[in-house]
Amino acid sequence: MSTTEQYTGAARKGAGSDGEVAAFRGVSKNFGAVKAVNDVSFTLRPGETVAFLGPNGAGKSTSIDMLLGLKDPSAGQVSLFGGSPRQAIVNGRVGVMLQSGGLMPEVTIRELVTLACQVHPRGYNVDDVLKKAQLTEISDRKVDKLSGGQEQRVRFALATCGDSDLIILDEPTTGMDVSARQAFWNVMKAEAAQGRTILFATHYLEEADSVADRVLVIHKGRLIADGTAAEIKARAGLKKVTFDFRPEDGGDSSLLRDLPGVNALELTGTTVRIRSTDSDATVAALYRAGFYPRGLEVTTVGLEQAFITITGEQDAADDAAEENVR
Ligand SMILES: Nc1ncnc2c1ncn2[C@@H]1O[C@H](COP(=O)(O)OP(=O)(O)OP(=O)(O)O)[C@@H](O)[C@H]1O
Repeated sequence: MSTTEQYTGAARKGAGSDGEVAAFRGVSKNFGAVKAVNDVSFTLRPGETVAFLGPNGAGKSTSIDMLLGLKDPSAGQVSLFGGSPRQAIVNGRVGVMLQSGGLMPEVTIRELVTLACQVHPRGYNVDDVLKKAQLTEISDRKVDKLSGGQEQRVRFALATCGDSDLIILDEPTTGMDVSARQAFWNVMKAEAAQGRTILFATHYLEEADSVADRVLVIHKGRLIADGTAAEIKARAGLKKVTFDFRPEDGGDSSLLRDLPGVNALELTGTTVRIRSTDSDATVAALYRAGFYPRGLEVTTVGLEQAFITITGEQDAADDAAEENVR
């Protein structure tokens, strides 16, 4: 068996200690009075694609830095493959794409990627890596003369230059155009299909919804949700009730806002869109109030709305707790 074969597919799945790729156990990180990460625990398992979501300043980059051994936790333990993050990185088990920071200036893309492939203990062929990141045609350009999206593709190439078991991506598609973004996720899906674990931080919730099989939500340093996108949407407890309203069918539109469960209402032309915390009660009350809702649809809200709801709920709970202390 070649070195590459040893680490691909099913063989990779047994890779970590106890099948554990990464673990945060009661991890906190303080910067003076700022609790950037506050008592966070989670485990990443082999083959998972995990989205790491949170508003600006939530603690995503700080958590990723600790996962990579770039920052030490103030409390708790971080482990990769049952050992220290630094050891996992030295062993080439982690591919990384960070938001910013040093792309070596004065070298060409090809020279930089070649170096990365040589340094990685299980580095790939340079031309394959360049092709995968759509960099072949511009590989002779200097890395300090690139557009933002091109720079991101170079970082992507560096993260996938060898056969790593875990790929960590901090806001990987920021600045990429639609086709680069699509190509990026196609490659990532192929990487995941080979049993690799992928953790990515993003503000693009539709990407998280379509790519991730698990979503972690961090807010003000605390992990406030951990589940599939469907579970997180269900947890937000909101449904979208949409129908066509025609006054001649019956019902008085001024009554809509007062129906049970209605959290938000939008009436555009003849289309009514309701966000409801109890769609069954809303729909039953619609009929009772004499409406004849044509083309009635009840659907789950998107991940974006669910994210806004659960982070908003957390803010409200924090405000209430603060009020009680006063
Ligand atoms: N070196 C530092 N010194 C002081 N405070 C810091 C430092 N690094 C981060 N912070 C603070 O810690 C908190 C978490 O920051 P972090 O960069 O981890 O958030 P993030 O979720 O990655 O945000 P974004 O989505 O904006 O990139 C913020 O309040 C930030 O200001």
